[in-house]
Amino acid sequence: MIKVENLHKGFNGEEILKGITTEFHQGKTNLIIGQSGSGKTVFLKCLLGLFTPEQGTIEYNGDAYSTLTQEQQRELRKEMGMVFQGSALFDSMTVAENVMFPLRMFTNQKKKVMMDRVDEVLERVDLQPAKAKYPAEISGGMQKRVAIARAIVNKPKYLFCDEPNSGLDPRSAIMIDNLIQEITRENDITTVINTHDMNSVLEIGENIVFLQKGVLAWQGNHTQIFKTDNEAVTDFVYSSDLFKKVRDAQLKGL
Ligand SMILES: Nc1ncnc2c1ncn2[C@@H]1O[C@H](COP(=O)(O)OP(=O)(O)OP(=O)(O)O)[C@@H](O)[C@H]1O
Repeated sequence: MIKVENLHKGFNGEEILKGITTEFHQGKTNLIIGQSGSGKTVFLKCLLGLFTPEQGTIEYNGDAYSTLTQEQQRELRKEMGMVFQGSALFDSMTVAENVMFPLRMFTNQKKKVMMDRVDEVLERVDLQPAKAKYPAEISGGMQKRVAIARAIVNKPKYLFCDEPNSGLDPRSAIMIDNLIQEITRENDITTVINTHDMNSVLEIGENIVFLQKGVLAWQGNHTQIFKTDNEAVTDFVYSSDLFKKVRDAQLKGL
């Protein structure tokens, strides 16, 4: 679980995150949504320890980041997996080499142990047959699955995903969502996903944090989001045709 208390972060005198207090649950897909520029990426980077907040605390399973020694912070970072927007694979490495990268960087395991673990996660994301291919030789959806395999190869307790669906067709996007949710549940990971995708909100929105201009304006799940009369949320979600259709169907009792 990640607990955030009164988080403030700004740049050059401009406050971007204005006192966010929230919790992200273990074994659940936690989503951060909001208009472009509302501070989602800045928030995610604070959670990753890439930005230092001016005020407030972030606790990871009870440990406040700011109270940890540098060594403990390094250890905590090893427990974090990240799926970057656009996958961010190394073009000159094969699928297997990409997935092995965090093990080579962060562990002293023997080659055979690392290869076995790579095989295990490639099996999990259904990519064994592509292990010797290069990123340019596989589809965008497969590249995302490589990125997920790489993010989980070191058995993280926390998984952060920045727009994991961007650039995918709707069918592949749903497959990626489902894969992230399954892996989150199987391994009891605290997963935080930054997304614009309303389909993801519907499918895997177990705990949704809605940011508006750096303020947490609403929090709930994918059922509650249809029932809220919070104007900021309704303005945002009903600009999506998908949400309008689901709401209309609900009103008609379909
Ligand atoms: N390193 C930085 N230095 C200065 N300002 C920054 C920095 N990073 C982000 N910002 C500012 O913080 C604000 C929020 O940006 P952020 O990228 O978090 O928005 P977002 O909600 O993720 O938007 P989008 O959905 O378009 O990705 C923007 O005004 C942005 O210019």
